[in-house]
Amino acid sequence: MLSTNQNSLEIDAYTLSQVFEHIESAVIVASLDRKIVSLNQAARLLFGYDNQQLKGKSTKLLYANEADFIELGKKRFNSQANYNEESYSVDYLTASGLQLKGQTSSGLIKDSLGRTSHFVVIINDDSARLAAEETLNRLHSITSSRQLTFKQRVQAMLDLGAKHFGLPIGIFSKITGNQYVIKEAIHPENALEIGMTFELGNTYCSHVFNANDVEGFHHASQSHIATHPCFLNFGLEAYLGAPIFVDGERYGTLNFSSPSPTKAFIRQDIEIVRLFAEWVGHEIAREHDLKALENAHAQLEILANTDALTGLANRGCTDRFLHEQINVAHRLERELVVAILDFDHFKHVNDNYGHHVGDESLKAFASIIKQLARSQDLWGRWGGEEFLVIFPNGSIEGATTSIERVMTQLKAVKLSSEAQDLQLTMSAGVSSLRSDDTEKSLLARVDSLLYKAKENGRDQIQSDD
Ligand SMILES: Nc1nc2c(ncn2[C@@H]2O[C@H](COP(=O)(O)OP(=O)(O)OP(=O)(O)O)[C@@H](O)[C@H]2O)c(=O)[nH]1
Repeated sequence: MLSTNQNSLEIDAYTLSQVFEHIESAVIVASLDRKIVSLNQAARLLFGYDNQQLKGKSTKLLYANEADFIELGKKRFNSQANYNEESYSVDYLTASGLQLKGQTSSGLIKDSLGRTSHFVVIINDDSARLAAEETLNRLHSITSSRQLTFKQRVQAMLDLGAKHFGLPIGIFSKITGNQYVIKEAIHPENALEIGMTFELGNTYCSHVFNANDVEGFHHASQSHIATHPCFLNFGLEAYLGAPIFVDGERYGTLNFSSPSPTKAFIRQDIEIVRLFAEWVGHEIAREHDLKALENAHAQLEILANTDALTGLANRGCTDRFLHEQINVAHRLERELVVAILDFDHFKHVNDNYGHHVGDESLKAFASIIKQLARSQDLWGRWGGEEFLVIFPNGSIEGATTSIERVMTQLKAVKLSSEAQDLQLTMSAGVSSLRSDDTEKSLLARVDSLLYKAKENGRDQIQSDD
């Protein structure tokens, strides 16, 4: 029971402070004229003062903004105040000049006669929660940004973590066997480079890897790891790291460190670094999936455009290219030359030597094309033993030279033993696009030139020049 006797007020204040001493929240007891009577242990820790430094001083000292002190005086710290209100957030100032946000509840202490003797204020430091909230918001905007590449997102995340934990060195590492390789890093003096490799045992990350979980040291030289090679070699006092898993497999670590000791890590720090590492793991898995998908797409595209037997462009692909090039040539008034090449007496090849020799001949032709064709020209399989060639910006003369070269090489091809005596020849029709040509009229002209070459005895090129 509290006495209202002025003489015993000091003793009562002492008793009060004893009551609150071991409460987890910071508790400050003040007199009715808002002078500090006592601070419990948590309040002393939070504000960095001891009881003697503050005893009898105005509570104004603890506010970051004098206006808050005045406002709260009107609203709460007077005899008419309504104390049914919920807790409120106040910016406080510590002995070292740091500001902190405190979730605050306040009330009156009354004596046995119902007379108010003191104010009591209970403060919970909200800074860590608010900082964590802000970091998580920023992490969300980094990870969901479509403008940033994976590399840029990791960099932004390392910056964010370094700021949040107060540890200026941030590393995303890959660990293979006993090798620790830097994949991305931030360092105040840019002392770390991508690709730098360390022995895993010489890094604090070996602890993360052994534990398969987050590990942190806030003051290495004062702890059981004071003789750790990472401290001896690099002088890192503080470290917080989490393992990165990709599709359930251990991949590496995400870690932050500093040559200066830091305050002990709290549960939120552990959870945040774990979340960062989880995100990196997901992103790596996604990158892997995307790469695999891109490769599959590229493979599919090749398959969709390639003739299986010869490996040359197939009919669909050749057709599309022809269509495009006719449009370009008409629009830009450019030259376009088109040819059709056809094996001579191919039925005879098949009938006399077998279908497999026919196939071998088609492949031999394709391999000559792959060696001789210019990259801008397209040689595609148009039908069975018929090939369409498109020479963008070409001339009849140039096209004829190219075709002659192929025909000459084809004649020299030595087929398998049963067809050793066989000499392969082709006939070709070549024409250039005219201003009034459609795809159909151009192809019809080329076809009739090919027919003419066949009629004239084969093994020759007919052009309309
Ligand atoms: N081995 C093989 N033969 C094919 C393939 N595609 C088409 N042919 C054959 O090519 C032959 C074409 O015969 P034709 O159109 O009569 O022409 P040709 O015998 O070459 O006579 P000309 O063109 O007049 O010189 C047919 O026997 C087809 O079966 C193929 O992929 N492989």
